[in-house]
Amino acid sequence: MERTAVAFAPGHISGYFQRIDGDTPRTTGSCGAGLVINRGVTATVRPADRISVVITDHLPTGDPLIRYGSGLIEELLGSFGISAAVETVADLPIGAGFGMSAAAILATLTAANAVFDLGLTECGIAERAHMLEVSHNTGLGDVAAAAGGGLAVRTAPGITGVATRMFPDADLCTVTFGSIFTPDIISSPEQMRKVSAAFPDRTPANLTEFMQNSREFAEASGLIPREIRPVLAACDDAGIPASMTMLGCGVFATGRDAHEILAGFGRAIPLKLCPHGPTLMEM
Ligand SMILES: Nc1ncnc2c1ncn2[C@@H]1O[C@H](COP(=O)(O)OP(=O)(O)OP(=O)(O)O)[C@@H](O)[C@H]1O
Ligand SMILES: CC(C)(CO)[C@@H](O)C(=O)[O-]
Repeated sequence: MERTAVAFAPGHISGYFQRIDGDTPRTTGSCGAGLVINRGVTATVRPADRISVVITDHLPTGDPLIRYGSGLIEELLGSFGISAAVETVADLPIGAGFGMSAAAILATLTAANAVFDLGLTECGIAERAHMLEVSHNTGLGDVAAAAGGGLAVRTAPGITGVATRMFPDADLCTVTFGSIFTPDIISSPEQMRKVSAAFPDRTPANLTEFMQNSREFAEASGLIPREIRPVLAACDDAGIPASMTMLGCGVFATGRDAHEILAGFGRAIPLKLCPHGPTLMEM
């Protein structure tokens, strides 16, 4: 019987980051911290005569959008010499700071590993995903964070750079107005100089300190789009910890009252921390 596998990988909202260039994509990445979230990418992989990728993306309104083809996924499969039909569903808008590219690679390779008996460990899957992200400039630290769960604090680049993971039972929420083209930002020396100068010198001991670090970083980095200023101001007025989804035109916030405030600006999406990394799903 033809084998099919389905895997889920969580998304990641980066609160703050600093690019760290190593000698190779394996040793290049970022320090920083972010939230591994319970919405991500589900990938279905089955053997096929030729590689195909069909993506169900979602607009900020929540409306589905079908996309065909993914250079990242096609290169991933080609690097293993495998031919598969891949269908992915991104729970959140692609390109909007939710780590959908990292989740797509992790979910697809986790499923492909099962279908084609690639013999990869979880660490091996994460390492290949990280190197692909970095080489395509679609991310720096998302794979390292999403390979596990929780509030992930990264103190070194690469998939071994996560120093701590915290798992508070927190109510999270986000609203997004759309994408920011990540490659333009993280491949710009000028932007990365500003990002490095804004990087906080405190390692967060809890969610509150993470949110404070994130907002101070966002303000100092110059990355905040004017479209989200009213949202941040409303959260500030309501005493709701909030910051910019890095790198997307959106806001993430914490606390029971966050949803009501964000819903005043668009489709507010409730989130929780995801307690795990990529997982194979029962068929
Ligand atoms: N669900 C998916 N299925 C297949 N490919 C995807 C998926 N999501 C993203 N990608 C690939 O990643 C690329 C977009 O990467 P990008 O980094 O802009 O998105 P993101 O990871 O959602 O945003 P961010 O890095 O700011 O969090 C797409 O061009 C596509 O090749
Ligand atoms: C660069 C980045 C913000 C893109 O999502 C993320 O990969 C990170 O935190 O390194």
